[in-house]
Amino acid sequence: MDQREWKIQAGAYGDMDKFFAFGSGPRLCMGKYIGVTMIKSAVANILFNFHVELVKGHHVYSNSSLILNMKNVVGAIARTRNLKLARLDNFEPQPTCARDFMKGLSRPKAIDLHVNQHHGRTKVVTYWPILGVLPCLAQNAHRMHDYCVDISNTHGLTKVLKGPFLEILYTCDPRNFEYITKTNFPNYPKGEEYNKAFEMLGDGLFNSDFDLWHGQRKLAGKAFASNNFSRMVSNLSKKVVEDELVPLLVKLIENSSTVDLEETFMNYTFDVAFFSIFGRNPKCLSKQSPENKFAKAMDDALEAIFFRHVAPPMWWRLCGRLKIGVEKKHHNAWETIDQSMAHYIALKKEELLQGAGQERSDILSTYIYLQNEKQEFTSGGDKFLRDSALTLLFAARDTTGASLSWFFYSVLSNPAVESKILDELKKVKKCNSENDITAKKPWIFNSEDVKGLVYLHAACCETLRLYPGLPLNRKEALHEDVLPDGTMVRPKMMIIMSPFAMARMKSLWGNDCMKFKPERWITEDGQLSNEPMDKFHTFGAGPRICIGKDFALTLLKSAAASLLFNFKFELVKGHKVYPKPSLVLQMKNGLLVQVKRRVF
Ligand code: HEM
Repeated sequence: MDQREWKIQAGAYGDMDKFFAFGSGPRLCMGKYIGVTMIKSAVANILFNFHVELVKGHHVYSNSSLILNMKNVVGAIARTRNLKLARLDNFEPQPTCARDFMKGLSRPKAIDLHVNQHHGRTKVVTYWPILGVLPCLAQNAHRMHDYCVDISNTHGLTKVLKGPFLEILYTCDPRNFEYITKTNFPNYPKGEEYNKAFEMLGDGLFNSDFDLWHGQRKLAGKAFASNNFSRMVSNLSKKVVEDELVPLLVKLIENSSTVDLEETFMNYTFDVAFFSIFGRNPKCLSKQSPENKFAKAMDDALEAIFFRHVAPPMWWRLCGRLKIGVEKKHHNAWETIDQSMAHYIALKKEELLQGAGQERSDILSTYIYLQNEKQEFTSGGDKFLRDSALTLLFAARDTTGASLSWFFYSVLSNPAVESKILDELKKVKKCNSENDITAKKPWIFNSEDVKGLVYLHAACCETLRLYPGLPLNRKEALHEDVLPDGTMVRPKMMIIMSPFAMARMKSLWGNDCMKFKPERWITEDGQLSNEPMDKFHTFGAGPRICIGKDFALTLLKSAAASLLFNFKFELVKGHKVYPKPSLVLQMKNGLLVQVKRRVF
């Protein structure tokens, strides 16, 4: 703004001679142009993007201060919280946001204003004296994943959160995700704190970094790449569905009872994962065994590990030393898991000595073979075997079980999707008449049956997009760096990326991002589309991309097809489904459904 323009502007207030807001004479405020420009830009951007209403009953008067602050506000964030912000209907936000401008950011950012649908309330980051962001994190720990969405909606796609001895860089900017997981991968290991929180997994693939990770990844690649292994996964998923899952539901129909599908699916994925790793079926599913101490210990351990991610390290270490709270659970869980692992490893070695299981299709046998061959990174005796096997069990069971539960929740809430899946399944089994369908029940779908099913595959991908099994991806910065969105990264900074929040970004997935819409994965000529894959972050990306994603999809599709075809599920009315505060996106109260035999 030049002098002339300034005079014209000032004229709006009346005669300049009577206007002393900036002082006058030789000490006239030097920043008046800047001040007015900042005010104008902020006002213009806010008024254009938001509808702002004063909160009724909130009294605004001046503070007794040298600066004319308002009495009932504390800092900038609280000031915005005293206003009611609402989106104008059918109005797309402009790319330049007032907040960014005021921060002096040169790069405009599009802020996604999708309002959280789970709880309908928006909380933002607030800072407390000394404690910084900690109280805010503690207050929102029970709704961590929704909170990530709120942060993105309120503060932009990237935000640095500070507390005592704590600096977290939270981001759901896809450019940053790509950069951290691929472009500058060596600068972003999981980090020391992560490794300590997951100490139970020892030096296993999930929890290792640098050369050790590289070696472990190669070994796991060998175990997963063998034909024997993929054949075994296909056979096992079919066997467990046919012999345990379907008969269990048939029994439930007879008793016309309500079932928690999430618990059932956790048992299903435990059985298949355990079977593929140790070569024996624990049959948790058919027993619906409340006595599955191993699985219970895994649940307790995961709860404690979540606590370790949200509590300050000093605090959880102290609890660990005193063996109190969830740390006590962790301690007890570890004893159970360690003893069970030792037992199963000893059994497997004995079996191999006696010549059984020579074809080495299960993962533990492959690892024992690689160890006997003295391959690199296999030293450490039984500890190496324990860390490797336990890592896979942890990585496979809960993520896949939870995803299967969200699949059923999404499909049952969208009857049109359910009938399209059924139409596709009918074609596989060549069912033309109703007699065909009712005569031969139960129908079992194996991995070959479901391989070419485009719509079922799309529905699985859509579930995994909206409900990523691992909703947070954590890394730690090694060296100073600058992310593609201009954010400075300091060494040792904790980086949290949220695929859960990314799935809820209109700028990435369109205005209907919250809609469960398998069609977004299908091209106009009915083929699977590659395009959404580029922005799909559920399995991670780059060199550390999930090694079990095909395994997971086989498990999901075999169970989903056989169950949907044979049974009709109804969500129990009034049963609220929402995520549990956990590292894995499980459901807080399970998934209660009523099961009937399907009649077409
Ligand atoms: C729907 C189910 C699953 C989801 C959503 C999922 C997701 C993920 C994600 C996000 C990562 C981390 C990537 C990163 O650090 O950047 C990961 C890593 C991993 N996943 Fe999965 N996963 C699933 C199923 C499985 C299964 C069935 C297995 C094993 C059989 C498995 C084994 C692993 C392993 C070993 C890693 C560590 C890879 C590494 O650090 O190099 N996952 N998974």
